Amino acid sequence: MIVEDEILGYFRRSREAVQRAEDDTALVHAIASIAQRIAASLQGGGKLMLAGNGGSAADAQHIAAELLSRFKLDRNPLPAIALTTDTSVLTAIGNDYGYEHVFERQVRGLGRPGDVFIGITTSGSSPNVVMALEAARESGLVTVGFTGTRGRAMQPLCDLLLVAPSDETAIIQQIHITAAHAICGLVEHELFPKKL
Ligand SMILES: O=C(CO)[C@@H](O)[C@H](O)[C@H](O)[C@H](O)COP(=O)(O)O
Ligand SMILES: [Zn+2]
Repeated sequence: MIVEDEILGYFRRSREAVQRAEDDTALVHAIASIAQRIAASLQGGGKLMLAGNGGSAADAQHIAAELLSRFKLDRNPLPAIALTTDTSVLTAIGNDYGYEHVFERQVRGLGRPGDVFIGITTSGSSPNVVMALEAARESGLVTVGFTGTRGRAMQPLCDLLLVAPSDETAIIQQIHITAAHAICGLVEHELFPKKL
C-alpha cells in the first residue's frame, strides 16, 4: 500500500505539473520564442550547444540527438552538440581546472557569435551550468536557461528562460523534455515547411 501511494503520488504530482505548464502563458511563450531563436540561428549557419548534470545531461544529449538525427521529419541533419559526452574533454578540464569549468571552457572553445547555448539546471545553481551561461553571453551566443521555480535567479544570465512550474527535480526534468520535444517540432516546421 505504501508502495502504491508512492507511485500514485508521483503520478499525481506529474499530472499537476503538466496542468500548471499548460496553463502557464509565460512558459508557452518561452517555448515558442526559444524555438524561433534556435531556428533563426541554424538558418544563419549557427549551431545549438547544450549542457546539464545528471538527468539533465541525458536531456541535453536527447535534444541534440533529435536535431542531428530526426524528430518527426525525414530531413537534413541540424547542428547540435551536447557538451556532456566526451570523457577525455570532461576529465581533462575537470582535473586541470575544476568541475565548474567543464562546460564553460567548451563554450569558449566551440561557441561562435550567433550560436545558441541551452544550460539546463533544475535548481538554477549548478556552478558549471551558470559559468557556461556567463561564458556564452561573453562570447556573443544566445543564452537559454531551462530550470524550475527555484532557478528564477538565472534570469539576468539568460536571453530566454524556461521555468518549469515545479520545485521537484524529477518533475522539472519531465516538463523540460516535454517542452524540448515541442521546441524540436517547431524548429523542424520552421526550417523544413515543405516536408509537412
Ligand atoms: O536526474 C536526476 C534527478 O531526477 C539527477 O541525476 C540530477 O540531474 C542530478 O542530481 C543533478 O546534479 C542536479 O543538478 P541541477 O539540476 O540542480 O543542476
Ligand atoms: Zn532524473
